[in-house]
Amino acid sequence: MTKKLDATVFHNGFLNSFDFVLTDCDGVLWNRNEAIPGAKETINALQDMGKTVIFVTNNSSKSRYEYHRKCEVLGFKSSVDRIFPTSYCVAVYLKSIDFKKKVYVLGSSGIAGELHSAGIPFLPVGPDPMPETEYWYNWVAKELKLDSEVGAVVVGFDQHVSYPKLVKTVSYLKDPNCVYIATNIDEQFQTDLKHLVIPGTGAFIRAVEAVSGRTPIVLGKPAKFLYDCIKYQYPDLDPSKGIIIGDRLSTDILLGRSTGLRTLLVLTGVSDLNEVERCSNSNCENKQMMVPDYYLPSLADLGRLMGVIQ
Ligand SMILES: O=C(O)[C@H](O)[C@H](O)COP(=O)(O)O
Ligand SMILES: [Mg+2]
Repeated sequence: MTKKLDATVFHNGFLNSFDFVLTDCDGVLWNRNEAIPGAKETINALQDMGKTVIFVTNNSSKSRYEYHRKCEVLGFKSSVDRIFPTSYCVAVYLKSIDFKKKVYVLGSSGIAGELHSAGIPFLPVGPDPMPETEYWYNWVAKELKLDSEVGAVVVGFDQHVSYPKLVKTVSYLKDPNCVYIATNIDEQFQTDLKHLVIPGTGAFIRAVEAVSGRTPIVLGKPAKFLYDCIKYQYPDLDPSKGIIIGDRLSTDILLGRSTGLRTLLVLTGVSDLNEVERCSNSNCENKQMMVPDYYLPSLADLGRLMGVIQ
């Protein structure tokens, strides 16, 4: 059963019960480029008291270095080796399978940056629009060339998704030996634009699957690969002394529960207490695994309990 992390729980040894924190980013630390009030004071205070704080995000739009810069700009103490975006996981995965060919990316520059850092060749990333004047068949038949050296397709969030890109993605995946990786399967982005629904990477994965019949190797939360990347770099981490702080039951909390971490849900992002109640009342085991140990309205409330925010 979820408990509010109140003063009684907090003063009953909460801070001493963990040595490290996996903190989610979108919806916990910031929303787009605005820090969530109180988040940086809390995260920095946890680090000042000796907790290992590791930043995890399903968002593949930036490389580790770019996220480190974002942390600096927004005032979060961090270091590159403590930041695990799914863009970085792509490079780690391809290295782990001794991948030697070229990558086609339906995704953004964050993935390209990490592939470049890892020395893995990839086709240019960026807009690839269908010319307005051409009938699609004529253009595809004449202009669309596949690169025979491509041996892997990576799908992440891509704000320039286009018909040519989808044709290339599913055409490369015709080869059953072509490795198919997804950074994450989050169907939509959470934004303050409540009148709009913003498709996320999961929308592209479903479209690709409908055509190619291929299901990807998913690296982001709730899949364990992102956690395995952290454990590989920090082998001494004991999950019984760790906590994950997240805003999404289906990714952050599910990963925490499946890896033995304690789980704290904050209500500044995707999930709310109604969703927690639905999961608590569900007979589905997977839904039960999305029920957090604790919840707070925001990370600032943890900072207030710690006495670092008034
Ligand atoms: O599709 C995405 O990029 C994700 O939905 C989104 O950005 C979540 O990021 P996280 O909450 O894991 O930081
Ligand atoms: Mg989030």
